[in-house]
Amino acid sequence: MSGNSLPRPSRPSIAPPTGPLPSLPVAKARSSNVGPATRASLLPGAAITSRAVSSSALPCRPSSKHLTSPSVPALPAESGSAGTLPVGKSLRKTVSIGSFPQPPRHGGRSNPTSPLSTAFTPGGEMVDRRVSSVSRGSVPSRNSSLKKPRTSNIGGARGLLPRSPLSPPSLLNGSADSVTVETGHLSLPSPPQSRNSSPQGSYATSATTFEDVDDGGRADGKGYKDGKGNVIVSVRVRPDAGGKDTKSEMEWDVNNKQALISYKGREGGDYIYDNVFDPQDNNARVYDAAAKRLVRRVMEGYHGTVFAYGMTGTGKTFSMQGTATNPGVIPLAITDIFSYIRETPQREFLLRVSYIEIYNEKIHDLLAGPVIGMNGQAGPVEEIKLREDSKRGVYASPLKEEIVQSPTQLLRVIARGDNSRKVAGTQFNARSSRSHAVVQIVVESRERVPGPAATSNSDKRSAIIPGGVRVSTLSLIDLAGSEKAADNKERRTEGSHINKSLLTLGTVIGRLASDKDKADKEKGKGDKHLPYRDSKLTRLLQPALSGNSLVSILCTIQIGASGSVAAAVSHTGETLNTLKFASRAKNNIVSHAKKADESMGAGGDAGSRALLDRYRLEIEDLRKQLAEGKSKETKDEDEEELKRDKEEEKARELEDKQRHEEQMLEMQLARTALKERIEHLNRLILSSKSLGVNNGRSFSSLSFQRGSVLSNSHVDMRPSSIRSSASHATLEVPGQSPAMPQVHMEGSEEDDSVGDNGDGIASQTVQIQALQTDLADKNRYIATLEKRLLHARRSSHSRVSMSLSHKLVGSSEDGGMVAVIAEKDNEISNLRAQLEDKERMIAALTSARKKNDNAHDMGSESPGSRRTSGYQRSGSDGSGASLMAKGPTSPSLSVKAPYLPPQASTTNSPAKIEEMTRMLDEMISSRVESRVENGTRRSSLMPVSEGQ
Ligand SMILES: Nc1ncnc2c1ncn2[C@@H]1O[C@H](COP(=O)(O)OP(=O)(O)OP(=O)(O)O)[C@@H](O)[C@H]1O
Repeated sequence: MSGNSLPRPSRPSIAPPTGPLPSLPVAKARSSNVGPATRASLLPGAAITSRAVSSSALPCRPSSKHLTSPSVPALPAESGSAGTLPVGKSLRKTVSIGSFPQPPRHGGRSNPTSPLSTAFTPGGEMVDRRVSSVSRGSVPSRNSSLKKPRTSNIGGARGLLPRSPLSPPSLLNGSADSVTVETGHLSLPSPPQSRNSSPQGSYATSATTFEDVDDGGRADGKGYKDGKGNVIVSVRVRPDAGGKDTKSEMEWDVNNKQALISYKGREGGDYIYDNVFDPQDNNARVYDAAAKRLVRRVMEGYHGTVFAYGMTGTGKTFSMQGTATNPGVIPLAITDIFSYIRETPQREFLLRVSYIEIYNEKIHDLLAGPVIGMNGQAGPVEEIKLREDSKRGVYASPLKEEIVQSPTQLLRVIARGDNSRKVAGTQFNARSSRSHAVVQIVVESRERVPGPAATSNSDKRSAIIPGGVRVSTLSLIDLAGSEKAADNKERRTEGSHINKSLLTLGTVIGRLASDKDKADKEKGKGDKHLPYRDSKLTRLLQPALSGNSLVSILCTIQIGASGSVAAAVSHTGETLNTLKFASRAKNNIVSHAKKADESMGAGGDAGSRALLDRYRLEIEDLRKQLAEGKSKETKDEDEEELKRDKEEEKARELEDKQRHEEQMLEMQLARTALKERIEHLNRLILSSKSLGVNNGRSFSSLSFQRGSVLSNSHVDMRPSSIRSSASHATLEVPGQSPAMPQVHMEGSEEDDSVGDNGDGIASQTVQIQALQTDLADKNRYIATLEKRLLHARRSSHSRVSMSLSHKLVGSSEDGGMVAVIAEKDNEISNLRAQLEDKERMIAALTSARKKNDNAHDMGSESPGSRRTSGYQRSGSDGSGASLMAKGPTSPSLSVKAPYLPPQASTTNSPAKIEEMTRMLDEMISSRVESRVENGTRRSSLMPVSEGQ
């Protein structure tokens, strides 16, 4: 039969789930007796589309029994279910997470009917698997045709070791640390809880049942040594592709009960392994026997590697991935992983997954996706290299790892990787894997020990005291199949790479036998003899092959080959090769896998740290930052508030101070003004009294006598008239300071001012001094007033200008302020004017005194002068006399001259009197003029003075 006529079950693409999440293998046949159709229907549906079912070439796969063409492969496991599917439709159902294996029920109760024990047929019919298994039991045993195992040397003594009923302690068969329940017969249905990975449930079915095999395996005395039990080698026989091949059937015996395969042809012999699966065994059965225990051990902290090896088209991918109705090792392992997590509340887990392929000796990251360059085109992909370090062993880098939290998520990630895997049609397989694919699931776990704070319900997570993190790895590898040279060049290239790497793998495994010889190791001939580095595959498998990992090898073969004899012969040769490989693996690989240490992640570099630890540290760090941030925020807020308060208080204080100062200033000003006023009035009163100023006689007499300008000027009279209402004294000398008149006033009260000697000179001096003092006072007062006014103006101006921008100009308050300022201005001008008056008065008085002194000097020589003096003293009031005596040069005196007694007046020369009168006139007129000028302004203050 030509290659073209070979049956080519087409491989549908395994599209990533787009719609509902892929269903997971929640149910598993309790027994391998479950009919293919029934078993296929155990899964409610999955996104992983069956290659066969959705094959476009075989839209509806008929049952093998109904095959009309021998060229169409009969796949009993699939035919039943597939046959019921409508054309072009794939089976897809969604299953919720609740349908995943539930924790086991304890208490010795019989296992209830769980979701696992029921399943749906493609038609939606529910099937009780336990019933199915019973019915399966009625299926005629396929072993009926099997012959008794023979002892043979084929494959080497070790390769033919029959199993011992006393299987060695093994982590994978459960005998090392758990009770093994003897199932007695392979065809017995698994207990209902076999899908359950709980400690109680798992030992019942997951272990390979070494016990039912005789102990012939130990005949050579080498059998399963320590650690050998950690390696499981199984052989799976795929269903015949071309229907019945009687010749092949005659040559081969497959005894799954005894895990024995016998070949009766040339190079014939018996091959015994840990498990042998016949064509009727489904994937669940394969998983249970070959991988379940290993997966559980991985969850407990061991490294585990499962890989499928075999000729192309023999069912490696079918076994590893499975179909929607017959999920393979990978989806079943995922189910078990999450079941284990659910059943182990005392630990917390973190799972990350990577998916690579080795294609033509290059490693590709199947999860990385295409790299888009700057121009939008696919950019160069960074080459992935294999690295090695003491902690992690051999690993690929850089690699995309995805953290997964649910089985569906994990399945989706893997489906995505499957989609990117290189697949092509070959002579033997329509969808042949052209690469070795490695799914790696890293399991990190940590004990959850409730801490002291665990009692509070608030933050249970943070109340957990973290223990050390344990990291283990589960590698699930679907190798490319060995193949004959293809016609197509590309396939040939691929094939040569595949074959070369598989050959290296075979070589390494073959040499492991010598490697395990301790003596060799001591001689330093250990690892260096093993050509791990000859291929990427062996390099990647190095940790597993060198004993650090639990290993399960599933070898797939195809016994019958319909078609040409050449094809059948070719198959047989390849099958024998595979069987030999399996035997060597079983005998040579020694695993001393140990549970990974729980390491605290504090040490080491960040990269090598377990992700759980890195996350824990990050969480702690973030928590700290959060707490710090919070306290800092609160502190900042407090500080800011305090600062604000302080600033506000300061501003308030400043404002208060300013207001207080202003008030004080105003009060001071008012007080000073009042004082001044009082002083002024006091002085006025005193002066009037002491100088005997009398009621304007001098003024009027002066006016009458001198024909003063005052009498001719109404203007001049104005201020006088105003002031006259207040005081006579001021009327007498308009515009003059109240202190002025006393100088020239004659009258009865002059005693006070005539001086100690009563001669009038002292009085004048005193007056001058008083005036000077007064002047100094006034100056000081003016300076003070000016200063304060300036200050008040400034502060009020700023306030006024501020308020002016908001308030209407001319508001009552502002008006009041302006009025006050104007008033103050007036007062200052008034005071200035008074000052000037006084200065002039002083000048006049000084000159008058001088003249008086002169006159006195002259008069003292004549007796008249004494008389005058005496007269003055004896006068009725005395004041006038004293004044006269003080000096006729004084303007005041000259004013009063006409009223002096005749004797006295005669004592002064008319010229002098004349002169004095003239001086006085001048002064008065200038005074009056200045008064007239300032009259208006000063008058504003008059009412106040008058009022007072
Ligand atoms: N045990 C089985 N029961 C039913 N069908 C099977 C079985 N094993 C393999 N097949 C079918 O045989 C065909 C080839 O199988 P598969 O692709 O798994 O082979 P393979 O070993 O992976 O080949 P390759 O190395 O070329 O990738 C598929 O259509 C698959 O459905």
